[in-house]
Amino acid sequence: MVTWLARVLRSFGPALTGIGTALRSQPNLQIHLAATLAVTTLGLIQNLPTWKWGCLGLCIGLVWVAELLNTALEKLCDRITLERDEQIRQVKDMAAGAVLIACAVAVFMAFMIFL
Ligand SMILES: Nc1ncnc2c1ncn2[C@@H]1O[C@H](COP(=O)(O)OP(=O)(O)OP(=O)(O)O)[C@@H](O)[C@H]1O
Repeated sequence: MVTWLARVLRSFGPALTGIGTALRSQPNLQIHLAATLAVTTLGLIQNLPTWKWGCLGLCIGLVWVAELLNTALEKLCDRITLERDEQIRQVKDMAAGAVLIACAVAVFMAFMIFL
């Protein structure tokens, strides 16, 4: 049990390092961090009910997950080739599309929650 718990906790290290690396190198993620702090502060000021906090948390998580996976895919693509490549273009465009959808849902939900 203790060994299992230690292994689970140890796996958090690389995950947190990955988030930190992405945060330092990606201006988009820095914008997401600022937006996360802004809506959380607004939520505290408006004293949101629990269900709205749940919606807000899901939206924030959705955007962060999409952006982190997009960043990871971009890095992987650039490792494969920096030459113009149609397949790479499609992969990067699809990943960017996922971020766009996540952000659109988050903005829509923010309007629903705060207005
Ligand atoms: N190797 C490539 N071959 C073909 N098209 C590419 C290639 N690399 C990038 N692109 C095109 O340029 C777009 C931007 O790619 P890039 O890697 O510069 O991402 P980015 O704009 O820096 O994204 P982010 O702002 O999330 O870091 C891609 O969506 C794709 O359409």
